[in-house]
Amino acid sequence: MSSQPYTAGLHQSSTQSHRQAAPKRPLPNRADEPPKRALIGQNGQNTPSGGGTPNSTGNAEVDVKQQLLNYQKIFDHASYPFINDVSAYEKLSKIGQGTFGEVFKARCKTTGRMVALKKILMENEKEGFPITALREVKMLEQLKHQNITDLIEVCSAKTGSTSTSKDRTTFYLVFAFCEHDLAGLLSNPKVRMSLVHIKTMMKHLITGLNKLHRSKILHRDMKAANVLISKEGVLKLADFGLARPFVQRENPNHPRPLYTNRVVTLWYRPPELLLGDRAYGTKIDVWGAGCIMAEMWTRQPIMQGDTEQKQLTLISALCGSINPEVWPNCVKMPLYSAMAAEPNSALPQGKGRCLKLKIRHLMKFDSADGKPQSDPYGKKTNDQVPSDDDAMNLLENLLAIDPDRRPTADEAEDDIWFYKDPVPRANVGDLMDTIPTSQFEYTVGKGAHAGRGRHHNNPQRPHQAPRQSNAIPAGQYRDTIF
Ligand SMILES: Nc1ncnc2c1ncn2[C@@H]1O[C@H](COP(=O)(O)OP(=O)(O)OP(=O)(O)O)[C@@H](O)[C@H]1O
Repeated sequence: MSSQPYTAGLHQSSTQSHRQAAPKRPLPNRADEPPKRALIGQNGQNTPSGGGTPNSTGNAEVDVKQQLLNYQKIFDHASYPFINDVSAYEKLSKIGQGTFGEVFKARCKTTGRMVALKKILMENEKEGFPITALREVKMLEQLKHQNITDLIEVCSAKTGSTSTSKDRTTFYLVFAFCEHDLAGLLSNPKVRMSLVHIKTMMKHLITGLNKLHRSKILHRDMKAANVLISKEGVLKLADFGLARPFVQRENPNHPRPLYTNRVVTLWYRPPELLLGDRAYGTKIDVWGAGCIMAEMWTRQPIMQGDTEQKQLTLISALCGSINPEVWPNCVKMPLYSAMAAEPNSALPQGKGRCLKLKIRHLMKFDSADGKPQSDPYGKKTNDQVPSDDDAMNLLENLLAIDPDRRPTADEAEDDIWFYKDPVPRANVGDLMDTIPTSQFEYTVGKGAHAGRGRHHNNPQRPHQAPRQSNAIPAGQYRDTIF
């Protein structure tokens, strides 16, 4: 692979500035307003106590708690005239159990439109609307794009009083319903994809990612399970629960802001995160896009490690040894030196890059006719490596060990592969027509996304209780995402 930064394709770098809207002025901290936490995100403050400035009386902690309780009362009894009641939708079935709460398939009672209702888990109810959900809403509002999940509105519902619980407001995010998710589609042997399907879906994926990055947002949980496909065959990036805005440094000499490093589902996690980088950027999502691209052929995640060390070993086995020769800045990674020095290092040396060859081995074949299930080239036999050099070049670049050598989403969107025959289509509607039922119905119970890289080292969802099976073992590194 080239030692130069990525330059392939018909790239015309976008220098357009896509600034985020200026943050709104924080609302004054008045007693007749909902808790500051519920309004948070407007000033970037997020203290564990939910905001509020300690006074000089020495009872600061008590004051803050009392203030929060007062706010909570207002919050609970407030009416929300500008948001619909969830009763506007008829719940049809439960289709998912996200980390943040349940997801239902529902129908709008007036328009008949199908939607996904994602219930916001009010874990720390006293602290108001969860900051993470609020952040997700704010980002999705900015991200109106055909390749990004469409947030229609936020709805509320009052949960009834019982002897044990008070009247509470529950919130739902209402999304346009998508019939399928890519992980479910790929795991269904009946779904046979041609090269143009793969190329079209990759084009959509990268276009959505480019929109995200131009909007100065990192996704941080790229994986096939977070890629939805509408029944019209349009792919949508979904699950912004771990996403966050990032700051582009104007001056390269300024220190890069540090983010939490426990993001991205393990199987899709790039080497820089595994080596402890906290000053990462958009290229972490580009690595995820590369893993997803390979999966289009292999029909299963390509590197299924169960620990961070194992994941690094698998990356080395597929993409070659991790060292300063292929990635000069790897020595700056917080964990590199210690890991490289270990006797049975997770960074084995002397491994060549054999991505192309291994992808061939990982390709699934139908026992009946010996053709790959995805049948991307129509006439392949088990002995043939993918003959599409352009596809393989893009894949090689997306999965470059050195993040600086990975293309940006903007560059990848303009890659030469997308201009060669068969060119991507507007959608993969014809593929969707071959699938009789919704993928969610097909996988319901098993969970369309169950078990795909989430068993261990689940990315951290701050301020939320991870599901039992995904819990981060006590004592492991934790920090907070801002
Ligand atoms: N627009 C949609 N259309 C159909 N189903 C959806 C939609 N959005 C979400 N879902 C379903 O709900 C599940 C959970 O949603 P989402 O991934 O956004 O929540 P999460 O709490 O972040 O979940 P996870 O823990 O799986 O990452 C998805 O895996 C999917 O099955």
